[in-house]
Amino acid sequence: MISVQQALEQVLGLAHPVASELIPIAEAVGRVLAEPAVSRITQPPFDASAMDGYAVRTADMDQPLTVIGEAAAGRPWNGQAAPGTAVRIFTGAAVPPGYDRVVMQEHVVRDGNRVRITDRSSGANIRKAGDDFQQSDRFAPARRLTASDIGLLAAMNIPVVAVAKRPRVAILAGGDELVAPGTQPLPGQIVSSNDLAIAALVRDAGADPLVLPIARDTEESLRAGFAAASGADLLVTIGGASVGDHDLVGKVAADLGLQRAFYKIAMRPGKPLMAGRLADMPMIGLPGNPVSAMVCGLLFVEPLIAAMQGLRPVHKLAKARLAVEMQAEGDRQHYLRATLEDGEDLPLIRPFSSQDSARLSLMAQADALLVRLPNDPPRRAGDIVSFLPLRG
Ligand SMILES: Nc1nc2c(c(=O)[nH]1)N[C@H]1C(S)=C(S)[C@@H](COP(=O)(O)OP(=O)(O)OC[C@H]3O[C@@H](n4cnc5c(N)ncnc54)[C@H](O)[C@@H]3O)O[C@H]1N2
Ligand code: MOO
Ligand SMILES: [Mg+2]
Repeated sequence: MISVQQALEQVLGLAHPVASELIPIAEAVGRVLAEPAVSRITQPPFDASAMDGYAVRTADMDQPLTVIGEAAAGRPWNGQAAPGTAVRIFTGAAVPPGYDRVVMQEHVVRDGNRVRITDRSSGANIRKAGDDFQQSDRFAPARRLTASDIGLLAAMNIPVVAVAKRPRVAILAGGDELVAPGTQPLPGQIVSSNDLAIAALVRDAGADPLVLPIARDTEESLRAGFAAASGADLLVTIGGASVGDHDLVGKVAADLGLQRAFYKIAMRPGKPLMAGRLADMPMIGLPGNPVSAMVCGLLFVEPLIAAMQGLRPVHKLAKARLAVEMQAEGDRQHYLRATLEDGEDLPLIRPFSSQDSARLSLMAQADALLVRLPNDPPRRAGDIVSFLPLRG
């Protein structure tokens, strides 16, 4: 069995980049720039006041000053600076040439059109032209665009950006026991949850899910499902990945020409994960246990979607202190569902006492996946461990 890290590298190796498209920045949050954005303007475009107060000359600060004009945001003052004068100014206004400081209004006493400075302690309070960014500056974050990024693109006067297209991800869940949510299950049946959970994960990752009808546990039904996925950028199957007589995903994929990258990894949950390429289309076969499917979705499907959009994703781990003691690990890397609490220096992490890979309610309650390496020795409460956060 290969390691989680080797499996991630192989999965990322399946990615080929999707095409790009032009979209308005109002729709671009969560998308990945396909080419650097180039600022059309300099920001601030002029020396701007950072305070409401008076524009003055530093040389004049010891004497009473005569207020000779007013500058507000969007309403510049076009007069001339002169010794012994000040200009009433507001935050965001252009500082008239000749003045080199803005004194905030709390630091002056005003009497008619005269002001006297009572406190010289604050700085110049001027934002220099170009302090933030310059025309032609390039912006190319190697991640999905955030709300701040959208603000920056707007400030750069870039209304439309080239982004990677949303990958189209076909999702094929299979199982004779499965019925759609909203259906009354008959004896022996259960409601299918994995397909919708993985569709939500896919959408969250910046791709468009195509949820195919649930396949039956027959080769014929699975083949029809695989055929319906053709044209997608990625196929994710769920279930039927193990070794039982009715676990047929691997066989059908092989018959259809899957170039398999791997099957089975040293991971818990998620051992029967498979990945490969069907003609040009990457395929990931997730195990059917609902928690296994989610954990493998987070660890492999999400990064693959990021890679298809041109990113180089990694599993971003954080540190916490164990709230409880733990036994030695087996030979698979273990991702334990856990909650986080405030701690003194680091957060405290508390794994659930049940780690059954069928218990979706615990997966939904978990704040984090506590990561333990294969053959990790016993751990004591207070030991520092790694975790993968589950929520932003
Ligand atoms: N002899 C062995 N048996 C199993 C092994 C093994 O190594 N040797 N591995 C176990 C592990 S680990 C996992 S994980 C599962 C993987 O099973 P499959 O991928 O074959 O999945 P299924 O058998 O189809 O289903 C497993 C379980 O999950 C439920 N399920 C499936 N699909 C859905 C869905 N869309 N929504 C909700 N629940 C779903 C299904 O009803 C089963 O209960 O294999 C172990 N066995
Ligand atoms: O890997 Mo299975 O995913 O342990 O339940
Ligand atoms: Mg099975």
